[in-house]
Amino acid sequence: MMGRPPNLFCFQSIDKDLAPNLRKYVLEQQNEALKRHEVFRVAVSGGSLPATLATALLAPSSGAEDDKVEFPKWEIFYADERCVPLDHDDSNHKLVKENLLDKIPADMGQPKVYPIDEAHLDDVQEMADQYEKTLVSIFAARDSVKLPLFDLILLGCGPDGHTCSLFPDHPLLRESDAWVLSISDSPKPPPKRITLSLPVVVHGVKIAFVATGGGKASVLKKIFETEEGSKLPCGLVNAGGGEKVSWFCDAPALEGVNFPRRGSVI
Ligand SMILES: O=C(O)[C@H](O)[C@@H](O)[C@H](O)[C@H](O)COP(=O)(O)O
Repeated sequence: MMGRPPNLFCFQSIDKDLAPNLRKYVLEQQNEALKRHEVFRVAVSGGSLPATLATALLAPSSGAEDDKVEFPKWEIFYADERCVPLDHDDSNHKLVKENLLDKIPADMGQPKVYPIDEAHLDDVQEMADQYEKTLVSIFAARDSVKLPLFDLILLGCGPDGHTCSLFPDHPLLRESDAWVLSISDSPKPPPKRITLSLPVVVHGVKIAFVATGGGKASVLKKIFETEEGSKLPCGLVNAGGGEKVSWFCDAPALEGVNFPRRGSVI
């Protein structure tokens, strides 16, 4: 692994300590981003992440200045999305909407959200191109940038070591030019999806994984302890992102994993 290794956090329970630590971490990134450019640009995945994120962000504030979720200054993008209508049960946007957006109290205001354009549902490559155009119009508005710089990218880890819709051994892992890629043969259903490319993910200012439950233990052992695991998509993010990467895991997910843990964020 090049540079400093990723930060691995192990918590006993999602509600009692993982979510409060995730909140602290996300708000640190929010506050830094707002100092830099008055907006907080976050990319989120699907799976179990939106529910854990909602537990973290919808908890009552301590009242401290640095513990305020400034939703109106957030811009939310999708790290990956399934090519289905936005109200379909497979949609990551629907998941984020139901778990988080719909539950934000009115007085906190809403983030600006960038879902996929349903007009391109029958052409997955066009869907990816259009999502990339949206990113170009936002991130390259003033300067021409080679890659979009998300302030934070929030990811999950599949039991096979996939992240976003970047799957092990898939040719998309070698894609180095496009920001947004299309996939029509995703091993995890549904098959048609779009995803940020690996270079965009590792370019993020900060990158965080949330991986919980005993079903993750064997892949996490592989990712953190073996050469083979370092080539899985999650391992490639660790290698490319180094110390910018943090893993928020619970004890069952890290059962038997020998890798130095960091103390809590709080
Ligand atoms: O849309 C998707 O399928 C996801 O973005 C995917 O990359 C997910 O994050 C992982 O499969 C982990 O999912 P769990 O958190 O549910 O294990």
